[in-house]
Amino acid sequence: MAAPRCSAKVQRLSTFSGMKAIGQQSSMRAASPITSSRQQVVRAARSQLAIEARKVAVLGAAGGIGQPLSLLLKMNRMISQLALYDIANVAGVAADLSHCNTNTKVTAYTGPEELAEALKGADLVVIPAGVPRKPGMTRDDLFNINAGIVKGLCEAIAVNCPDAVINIISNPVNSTVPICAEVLKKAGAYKPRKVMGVTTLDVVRSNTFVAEANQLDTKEVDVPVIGGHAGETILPLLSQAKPKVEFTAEDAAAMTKKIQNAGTDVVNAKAGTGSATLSMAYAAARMAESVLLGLNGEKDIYECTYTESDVMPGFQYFASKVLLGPGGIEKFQPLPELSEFEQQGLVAMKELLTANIQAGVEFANKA
Ligand SMILES: NC(=O)c1ccc[n+]([C@@H]2O[C@H](COP(=O)([O-])OP(=O)(O)OC[C@H]3O[C@@H](n4cnc5c(N)ncnc54)[C@H](O)[C@@H]3O)[C@@H](O)[C@H]2O)c1
Ligand SMILES: O=C(O)C[C@H](O)C(=O)O
Repeated sequence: MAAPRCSAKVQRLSTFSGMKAIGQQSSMRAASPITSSRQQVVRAARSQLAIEARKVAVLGAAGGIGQPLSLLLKMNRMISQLALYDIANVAGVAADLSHCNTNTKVTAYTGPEELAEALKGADLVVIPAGVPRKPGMTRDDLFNINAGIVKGLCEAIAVNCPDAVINIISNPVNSTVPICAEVLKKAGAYKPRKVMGVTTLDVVRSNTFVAEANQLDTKEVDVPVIGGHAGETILPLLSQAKPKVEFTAEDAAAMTKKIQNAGTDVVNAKAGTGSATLSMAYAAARMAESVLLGLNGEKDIYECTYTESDVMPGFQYFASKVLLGPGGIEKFQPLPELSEFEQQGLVAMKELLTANIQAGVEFANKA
């Protein structure tokens, strides 16, 4: 007879516990040079029975990112309600997802008239709504459509869940995060430490590439990414990788280019059908988990995020490593000492990042 699937030993945890049964150890991880304190924290948090009930809203839930992201969030035991909102096709996604036997309740909302209900009571709002790139386009080419979408959604957030943490995925992130912040400011609802950009690069991509290039036996590498999320505004700090990895100057330049172009490589490989969806969903689910752990009071939860910041004088919005906690961002880590190559990268990004920020601020504030 098959073993009952719900026995304590086979009880499934959420996405980033490595899909292991409670208490099981990964011998690979135990032997790895990095003992990920984050993994330990996550596992500890999961094993507690008293997990605070949290509502998470996904805006753009029926899209290429929205669907796999919603599936990953449905597997997160910290989420009691998952509110899926889209302008189309969301009822089917919610019906499908609701058949997965986890305790997270899935609800569906379609069209502007149902947006308020989707948002009310949300602790975290994740926004992947908007159009993706096609080959030959820059992220800035999406501004004309996506700026208006993000603005409208954030106006509704200001009214219906002004205390929620907001994770913005919609491109161009360098401008959509300032748009969100400025819209909330205008509405008198801005919580500076709760508006965060989320990107594939910051959370997963750079780690994977650096691990592969150095043939590490783990992908749990920590490579902080600072600056922004387009072209040369993306600056991976290879000098800060943990575990430490050595790059020649030539290899560091090549790896930096590879990381900066990674989104474009996916867009080209998808040949007109969209941009990264699965790795982005994974990155956003991990970020959501980190945010919720922080809200629930877990210690030592760090992520890189693009947000309003004074970490780097001269840039009002900037990506860097932050400590998450009950108030959203609890603390900004000061920038570490950069290599000469990285210092040049900071200078090189100035013009583009400044223009992207300005475009977002102006768009949000025009009548
Ligand atoms: N931050 C990152 O690292 C990163 C990574 C990948 C993609 N993206 C961006 O994420 C966005 C979404 O990508 P995708 O592949 O999921 O696109 P998609 O076209 O597959 O899905 C977008 C979804 O948004 C919905 N939508 C459009 N307008 C809306 C509105 N006003 N309210 C609610 N929903 C609305 C659409 O109906 C659709 O279901 C794009 O802008 C893309 O560039 C960002
Ligand atoms: O490249 C894109 O357009 C999507 C996203 O920003 C990414 O980095 O994958």
